[in-house]
Amino acid sequence: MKKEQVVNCQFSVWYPIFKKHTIKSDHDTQTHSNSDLNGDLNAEEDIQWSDDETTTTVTAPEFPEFSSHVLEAINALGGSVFPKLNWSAPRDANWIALNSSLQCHSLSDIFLLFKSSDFITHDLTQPFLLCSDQDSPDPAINYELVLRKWSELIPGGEFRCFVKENKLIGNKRNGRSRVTIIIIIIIVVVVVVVVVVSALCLSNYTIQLELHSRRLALLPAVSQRDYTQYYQHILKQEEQICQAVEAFFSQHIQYNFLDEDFVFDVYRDSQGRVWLIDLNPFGEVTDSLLFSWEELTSGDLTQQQEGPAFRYATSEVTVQPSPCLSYRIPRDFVDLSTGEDAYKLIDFLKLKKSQQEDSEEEEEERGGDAPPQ
Ligand SMILES: Nc1ncnc2c1ncn2[C@@H]1O[C@H](COP(=O)(O)OP(=O)(O)OP(=O)(O)O)[C@@H](O)[C@H]1O
Ligand SMILES: [Mg+2]
Repeated sequence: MKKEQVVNCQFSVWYPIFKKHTIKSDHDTQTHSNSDLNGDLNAEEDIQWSDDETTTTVTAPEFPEFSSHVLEAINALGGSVFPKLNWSAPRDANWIALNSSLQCHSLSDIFLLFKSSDFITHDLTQPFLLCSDQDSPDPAINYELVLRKWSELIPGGEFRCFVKENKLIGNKRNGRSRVTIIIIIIIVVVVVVVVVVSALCLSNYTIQLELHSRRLALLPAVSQRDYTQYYQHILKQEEQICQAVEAFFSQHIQYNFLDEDFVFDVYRDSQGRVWLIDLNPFGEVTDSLLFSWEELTSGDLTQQQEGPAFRYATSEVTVQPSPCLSYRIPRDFVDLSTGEDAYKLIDFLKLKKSQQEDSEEEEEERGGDAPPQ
């Protein structure tokens, strides 16, 4: 994944291209660039140090123009919105909101979510994390507040689709799309001509045909988005879902985006209509859900002739806790429980040991002072 691919997945880049097929939104790019934000954070002149060394008076910054612009946008979008930054929504912070949801009615609702979200911090501080071209300079980013009309989306209707070289990865159903049919016809015509021309070319043709058929035998990589739950309707409507998603892809998305490798999220509503929800970079910063990035990039899926490349939970047994739950407790607890940070674990054990030694000492002292029985 290159930095440019990340840049192309910003909301303000893809939204104008796919406006007709996604939820109505407003995005304000008049906000600060990364360097402005850092400048603001370092602006010590805003802090008025009082004589008393222990108290500091900080004047809260005000943005009257920005606030009224946001309020206007919220009203224009029907009074309640779903907020995002250039790439991420504060999904990890919904528990802090009064309504435990990302549904916002005012600027302070948005500020609360943004300030509490690690995902938003990621957008601000590490947008190019895991990019392969780390040596190249970071492209300039204009931060934007995105407000999307609030829509009651049923999580079971959401799917994530992985596109490599402008194909749904390993999309065997792609063989049915118009473009692929044309390609097949062209290949067949070329092959016939080659066969007729010479035996030498015939051997080349065999090699060519093998390559083509491999590419056409790709299987689709589409995953249920809310993979922690089992939805019976997905099992029942597997075929319709696949057809609807693939038709949407070939009619509206394929070849229309700036990159040929990307991940897009869709929502299939109760009438069977498919809507675009988001575009994400094709790389590890994007959650691969029921696939692994190794599978998605290794070509294993493309070689496979059988097997479900449309993946979804098939029974209650696979139900898991929501991955966002871990953001509700302090980071240290999570690191300790998963054992991911060995140093934290060592510090924790040392702390425990010293606490134990302290209490043993106290007990000894108390024992010494105790009146003889
Ligand atoms: N306009 C909306 N109204 C209500 N809920 C929404 C709206 N847009 C998205 N959602 C919900 O929020 C979830 C996250 O939205 P979105 O994909 O835009 O966030 P994201 O930060 O890009 O997520 P990811 O990190 O997985 O790419 C969606 O799966 C959907 O359930
Ligand atoms: Mg996204």
